[in-house]
Amino acid sequence: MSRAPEPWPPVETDLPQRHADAPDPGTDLPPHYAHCFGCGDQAEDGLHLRATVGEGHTILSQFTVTEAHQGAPGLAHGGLLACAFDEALGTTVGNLLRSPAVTAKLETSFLRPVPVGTTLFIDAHLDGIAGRKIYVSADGRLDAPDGPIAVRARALFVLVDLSHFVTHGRKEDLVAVAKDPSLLSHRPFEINP
Ligand SMILES: CCCCCCCC(=O)SCCNC(=O)CCNC(=O)[C@H](O)C(C)(C)COP(=O)(O)OP(=O)(O)OC[C@H]1O[C@@H](n2cnc3c(N)ncnc32)[C@H](O)[C@@H]1OP(=O)(O)O
Repeated sequence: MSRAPEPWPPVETDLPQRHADAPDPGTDLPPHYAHCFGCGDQAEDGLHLRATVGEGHTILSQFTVTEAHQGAPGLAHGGLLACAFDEALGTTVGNLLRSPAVTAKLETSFLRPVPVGTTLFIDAHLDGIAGRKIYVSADGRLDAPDGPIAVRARALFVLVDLSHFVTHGRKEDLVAVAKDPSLLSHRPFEINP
Protein backbone atom coordinates (compact mmCIF):
# COMPACT_ATOMS: atom_id res chain seq x y z
CA MET A 1 0.00 0.00 0.00
CA SER A 2 1.44 3.37 -1.01
CA ARG A 3 2.21 5.96 1.65
CA ALA A 4 1.68 8.77 -0.85
CA PRO A 5 -1.37 10.70 0.37
CA GLU A 6 -4.31 10.90 -2.01
CA PRO A 7 -5.72 14.38 -2.70
CA TRP A 8 -7.76 15.72 0.20
CA PRO A 9 -10.59 16.53 0.08
CA PRO A 10 -11.08 14.00 -2.73
CA VAL A 11 -13.76 16.09 -4.46
CA GLU A 12 -14.24 19.79 -5.09
CA THR A 13 -15.50 21.45 -1.91
CA ASP A 14 -16.39 24.81 -0.45
CA LEU A 15 -14.99 26.08 2.83
CA PRO A 16 -17.67 25.31 5.44
CA GLN A 17 -19.24 28.32 7.16
CA ARG A 18 -19.04 28.28 10.95
CA HIS A 19 -22.60 28.29 12.25
CA ALA A 20 -23.62 31.65 13.75
CA ASP A 21 -24.26 29.88 17.09
CA ALA A 22 -21.05 27.86 17.05
CA PRO A 23 -19.25 28.16 20.40
CA ASP A 24 -16.52 30.78 20.57
CA PRO A 25 -12.81 29.96 20.40
CA GLY A 26 -11.56 29.00 23.86
CA THR A 27 -14.86 27.39 24.91
CA ASP A 28 -14.43 24.07 26.74
CA LEU A 29 -17.07 21.70 25.40
CA PRO A 30 -18.97 19.44 27.79
CA PRO A 31 -19.62 15.79 26.78
CA HIS A 32 -22.30 15.68 24.09
CA TYR A 33 -23.84 12.50 25.60
CA ALA A 34 -23.13 11.15 29.08
CA HIS A 35 -22.88 7.54 27.82
CA CYS A 36 -20.76 8.31 24.73
CA PHE A 37 -17.72 6.00 24.73
CA GLY A 38 -15.62 8.85 23.33
CA CYS A 39 -16.51 11.73 25.65
CA GLY A 40 -19.18 10.64 28.13
CA ASP A 41 -18.48 11.13 31.82
CA GLN A 42 -20.75 8.15 32.65
CA ALA A 43 -18.99 5.80 30.19
CA GLU A 44 -16.84 3.63 32.45
CA ASP A 45 -13.51 2.87 30.75
CA GLY A 46 -14.45 5.30 27.98
CA LEU A 47 -11.94 7.73 26.54
CA HIS A 48 -13.25 10.78 28.43
CA LEU A 49 -12.05 12.97 25.60
CA ARG A 50 -12.16 16.68 26.34
CA ALA A 51 -12.45 19.31 23.62
CA THR A 52 -11.86 23.06 23.36
CA VAL A 53 -12.91 25.20 20.43
CA GLY A 54 -9.97 26.56 18.47
CA GLU A 55 -9.64 29.43 16.04
CA GLY A 56 -11.27 29.28 12.62
CA HIS A 57 -12.37 25.79 11.70
CA THR A 58 -10.55 23.87 14.44
CA ILE A 59 -11.31 22.03 17.65
CA LEU A 60 -8.57 20.76 19.97
CA SER A 61 -9.25 17.55 21.88
CA GLN A 62 -7.21 15.49 24.28
CA PHE A 63 -7.38 12.21 26.15
CA THR A 64 -5.04 10.15 28.28
CA VAL A 65 -4.40 6.51 27.41
CA THR A 66 -5.15 4.24 30.38
CA GLU A 67 -4.56 0.55 31.13
CA ALA A 68 -8.10 -0.13 29.91
CA HIS A 69 -7.11 1.10 26.44
CA GLN A 70 -4.27 -1.38 25.76
CA GLY A 71 -3.80 -3.46 22.62
CA ALA A 72 -0.22 -4.72 23.09
CA PRO A 73 1.26 -4.59 26.63
CA GLY A 74 1.61 -0.96 27.62
CA LEU A 75 0.46 0.40 24.26
CA ALA A 76 -2.83 1.89 23.09
CA HIS A 77 -5.03 -0.26 20.85
CA GLY A 78 -5.11 1.13 17.29
CA GLY A 79 -8.88 0.75 16.96
CA LEU A 80 -9.34 2.67 20.17
CA LEU A 81 -7.14 5.47 18.83
CA ALA A 82 -9.34 5.50 15.71
CA CYS A 83 -12.31 5.89 18.05
CA ALA A 84 -10.69 8.93 19.64
CA PHE A 85 -10.28 10.51 16.23
CA ASP A 86 -13.87 9.67 15.25
CA GLU A 87 -14.98 11.50 18.39
CA ALA A 88 -12.67 14.48 17.89
CA LEU A 89 -13.65 14.84 14.23
CA GLY A 90 -17.37 14.38 14.97
CA THR A 91 -17.22 16.98 17.72
CA THR A 92 -15.63 19.38 15.27
CA VAL A 93 -18.37 18.86 12.68
CA GLY A 94 -21.19 18.90 15.25
CA ASN A 95 -20.10 22.00 17.13
CA LEU A 96 -18.86 24.19 14.29
CA LEU A 97 -21.71 23.40 11.88
CA ARG A 98 -24.36 22.65 14.52
CA SER A 99 -26.05 20.12 12.28
CA PRO A 100 -26.45 16.39 12.91
CA ALA A 101 -23.93 14.31 10.98
CA VAL A 102 -22.52 10.78 11.14
CA THR A 103 -19.20 9.26 10.17
CA ALA A 104 -19.38 7.59 6.75
CA LYS A 105 -15.65 6.93 6.28
CA LEU A 106 -12.67 7.20 8.62
CA GLU A 107 -9.02 6.69 7.62
CA THR A 108 -6.23 6.56 10.19
CA SER A 109 -2.45 6.51 9.77
CA PHE A 110 -0.49 5.27 12.77
CA LEU A 111 2.96 6.86 12.72
CA ARG A 112 4.27 6.16 16.24
CA PRO A 113 3.25 3.86 19.12
CA VAL A 114 1.14 5.53 21.82
CA PRO A 115 2.10 4.23 25.30
CA VAL A 116 -0.22 3.94 28.30
CA GLY A 117 -0.03 7.17 30.28
CA THR A 118 0.42 9.30 27.14
CA THR A 119 -1.89 12.24 26.59
CA LEU A 120 -2.82 12.56 22.95
CA PHE A 121 -3.50 16.11 21.69
CA ILE A 122 -5.80 15.98 18.66
CA ASP A 123 -6.03 19.03 16.44
CA ALA A 124 -9.05 18.64 14.14
CA HIS A 125 -9.92 20.86 11.19
CA LEU A 126 -12.96 21.23 8.94
CA ASP A 127 -11.55 20.97 5.43
CA GLY A 128 -14.49 21.25 3.06
CA ILE A 129 -18.16 20.72 2.34
CA ALA A 130 -19.81 19.35 -0.80
CA GLY A 131 -23.59 19.06 -0.45
CA ARG A 132 -24.21 16.76 2.55
CA LYS A 133 -20.57 15.60 2.62
CA ILE A 134 -18.23 17.14 5.18
CA TYR A 135 -14.49 16.48 4.98
CA VAL A 136 -12.48 16.81 8.17
CA SER A 137 -8.98 15.81 9.26
CA ALA A 138 -6.80 15.74 12.38
CA ASP A 139 -3.28 15.25 13.71
CA GLY A 140 -2.69 13.59 17.09
CA ARG A 141 0.47 14.59 18.96
CA LEU A 142 2.19 12.94 21.91
CA ASP A 143 2.04 14.67 25.29
CA ALA A 144 1.94 18.27 24.05
CA PRO A 145 0.06 20.36 21.47
CA ASP A 146 3.39 20.62 19.58
CA GLY A 147 4.63 17.08 20.36
CA PRO A 148 5.54 14.53 17.70
CA ILE A 149 2.65 13.38 15.50
CA ALA A 150 1.65 9.80 16.38
CA VAL A 151 -1.64 9.43 14.50
CA ARG A 152 -3.25 11.21 11.57
CA ALA A 153 -6.85 10.80 10.48
CA ARG A 154 -9.25 12.08 7.90
CA ALA A 155 -12.92 11.41 7.55
CA LEU A 156 -16.08 11.94 5.61
CA PHE A 157 -19.13 12.87 7.66
CA VAL A 158 -22.59 12.97 6.08
CA LEU A 159 -25.25 15.40 7.27
CA VAL A 160 -28.40 13.56 8.32
CA ASP A 161 -31.90 14.39 9.55
CA LEU A 162 -32.74 13.90 13.19
CA SER A 163 -34.89 10.99 12.04
CA HIS A 164 -31.61 9.04 11.56
CA PHE A 165 -31.18 8.84 15.34
CA VAL A 166 -34.86 8.39 16.19
CA THR A 167 -35.30 5.64 13.59
CA HIS A 168 -32.12 3.70 14.36
CA GLY A 169 -31.46 4.38 18.06
CA ARG A 170 -32.47 1.81 20.70
CA LYS A 171 -35.83 2.89 22.07
CA GLU A 172 -34.98 2.65 25.78
CA ASP A 173 -31.97 4.90 25.33
CA LEU A 174 -34.01 7.49 23.42
CA VAL A 175 -36.67 7.37 26.15
CA ALA A 176 -33.98 7.76 28.84
CA VAL A 177 -32.66 10.86 27.09
CA ALA A 178 -36.16 12.30 26.72
CA LYS A 179 -36.75 11.74 30.47
CA ASP A 180 -33.38 13.16 31.49
CA PRO A 181 -32.21 15.73 28.92
CA SER A 182 -29.10 16.39 31.02
CA LEU A 183 -27.70 13.16 29.52
CA LEU A 184 -27.27 15.26 26.39
CA SER A 185 -25.40 18.01 28.18
CA HIS A 186 -24.25 19.61 24.97
CA ARG A 187 -26.46 19.12 21.96
CA PRO A 188 -26.46 20.79 18.60
CA PHE A 189 -30.03 19.55 18.08
CA GLU A 190 -33.04 18.27 20.01
CA ILE A 191 -34.29 14.68 20.17
CA ASN A 192 -37.97 14.07 20.94
CA PRO A 193 -38.76 10.39 20.35
C1 LIG B 1 -21.04 15.77 18.48
C2 LIG B 1 -21.12 14.34 18.00
C3 LIG B 1 -19.79 13.53 18.03
C4 LIG B 1 -20.02 12.13 17.55
C5 LIG B 1 -18.75 11.40 17.16
C6 LIG B 1 -19.01 9.98 16.68
C7 LIG B 1 -19.59 9.94 15.26
C8 LIG B 1 -19.98 8.53 14.90
O1 LIG B 1 -19.30 7.60 15.20
S1 LIG B 1 -21.46 8.29 14.02
C9 LIG B 1 -21.64 6.48 14.07
C10 LIG B 1 -20.95 5.75 12.94
N1 LIG B 1 -21.55 6.03 11.67
C11 LIG B 1 -22.74 5.48 11.29
O2 LIG B 1 -23.38 4.74 12.00
C12 LIG B 1 -23.25 5.85 9.92
C13 LIG B 1 -23.86 4.63 9.22
N2 LIG B 1 -24.12 4.93 7.80
C14 LIG B 1 -25.29 5.51 7.43
O3 LIG B 1 -26.21 5.70 8.22
C15 LIG B 1 -25.45 5.89 5.98
O4 LIG B 1 -24.61 5.10 5.17
C16 LIG B 1 -25.11 7.41 5.73
C17 LIG B 1 -26.07 8.30 6.55
C18 LIG B 1 -23.65 7.73 6.12
C19 LIG B 1 -25.24 7.76 4.24
O5 LIG B 1 -26.50 7.28 3.80
P1 LIG B 1 -27.55 8.21 3.02
O6 LIG B 1 -28.07 9.25 3.94
O7 LIG B 1 -28.52 7.30 2.35
O8 LIG B 1 -26.69 9.00 1.97
P2 LIG B 1 -25.93 8.48 0.65
O9 LIG B 1 -26.67 9.05 -0.53
O10 LIG B 1 -25.66 7.02 0.67
O11 LIG B 1 -24.53 9.24 0.83
C20 LIG B 1 -24.45 10.67 0.77
C21 LIG B 1 -23.17 10.98 0.01
O12 LIG B 1 -22.07 10.48 0.79
C22 LIG B 1 -21.31 9.52 0.02
N3 LIG B 1 -20.90 8.44 0.89
C23 LIG B 1 -21.65 7.80 1.82
N4 LIG B 1 -20.92 6.84 2.43
C24 LIG B 1 -19.68 6.89 1.88
C25 LIG B 1 -18.48 6.15 2.09
N5 LIG B 1 -18.37 5.19 3.01
N6 LIG B 1 -17.40 6.46 1.34
C26 LIG B 1 -17.46 7.46 0.41
N7 LIG B 1 -18.59 8.21 0.16
C27 LIG B 1 -19.67 7.91 0.89
C28 LIG B 1 -22.27 9.03 -1.06
O13 LIG B 1 -21.57 8.56 -2.20
C29 LIG B 1 -23.09 10.30 -1.36
O14 LIG B 1 -22.32 11.13 -2.19
P3 LIG B 1 -23.04 12.09 -3.31
O15 LIG B 1 -23.89 13.06 -2.54
O16 LIG B 1 -21.90 12.73 -4.04
O17 LIG B 1 -23.84 11.15 -4.14
